[in-house]
Amino acid sequence: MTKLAFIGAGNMNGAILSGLVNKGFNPQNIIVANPSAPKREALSEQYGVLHTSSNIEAVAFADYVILGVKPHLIAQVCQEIATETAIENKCFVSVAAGCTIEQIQQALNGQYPVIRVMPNTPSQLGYGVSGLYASIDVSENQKQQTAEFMKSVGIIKWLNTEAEIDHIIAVSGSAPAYFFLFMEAMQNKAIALGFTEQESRELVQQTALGAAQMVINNDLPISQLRKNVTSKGGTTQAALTTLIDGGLEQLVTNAMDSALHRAKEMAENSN
Ligand SMILES: NC(=O)C1=CN([C@@H]2O[C@H](COP(=O)(O)OP(=O)(O)OC[C@H]3O[C@@H](n4cnc5c(N)ncnc54)[C@H](O)[C@@H]3O)[C@@H](O)[C@H]2O)C=CC1
Ligand SMILES: O=C(O)[C@@H]1CCC=N1
Repeated sequence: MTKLAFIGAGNMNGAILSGLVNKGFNPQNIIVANPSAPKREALSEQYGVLHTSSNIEAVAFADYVILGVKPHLIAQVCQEIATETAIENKCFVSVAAGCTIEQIQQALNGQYPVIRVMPNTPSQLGYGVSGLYASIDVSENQKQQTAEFMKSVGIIKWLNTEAEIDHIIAVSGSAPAYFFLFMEAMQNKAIALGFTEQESRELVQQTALGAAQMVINNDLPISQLRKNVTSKGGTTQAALTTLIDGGLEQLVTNAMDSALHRAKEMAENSN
């Protein structure tokens, strides 16, 4: 049975790990490594996975090593792994933004198989989106297996170039936060209108869920769904005019460009 080592027990690795276990992956074939205990212990208690403070122990256990530490720590972690344990036959899966395959292989000190995956946190619930790009050193079997892991927590898209990983960051990796910010702003206004915090949350979350479900269940363009809510001279038109005149569309484009730019900058700074 394939074994997985999650290096880092943070938000993203935690989301993938929990998504996998929720979908029936045997937790006894998963180990999570984190220097401090609370997060890995919580994952172990909740999902039944093994845990350790030692990256080396975790890597020795597994066929696939999911690198889920902050980007600036990836090189250090890879160097530690490569110098302290045998890593032949292991496949490395990095979820880090702004950290290239070349940089990871350099830190591992060899052309080991590396797959970059850019997931997002809704993976935890099986609603993730992941972009995948594999180095030429990755076998067909390793590609297939990694695709299977990520498919079990959401939809996947194989990318033709590594540069497209940055596009995925802008479109889906960072994007749950865009929607959360929009929902926070709506919740705050609902509170200002007199609803309780909980009422405001329920009103906003149900509306967001309903809107997303309408997009999913319709062949209509999203713009048509918007038009269907917008009565001429009505309340929605008044609200949308305020958003459009305020530059929302350009702002969204600029925000996605900023994510892209930052991903490139992070890769350059990692050299
Ligand atoms: N949070 C997100 O929505 C997404 C994050 N990512 C990527 O995932 C990676 C992790 O991000 P988050 O989970 O948000 O960060 P996080 O801070 O929640 O998790 C990182 C974890 O790594 C642990 N850690 C620190 N040093 C370590 C070491 N030497 N060995 C093992 N573990 C160590 C930390 O204690 C922490 O639990 C980043 O590279 C990020 O670019 C990618 C897509 C989405
Ligand atoms: O904010 C970040 O850098 C990471 C990558 C995508 C989502 N979180």
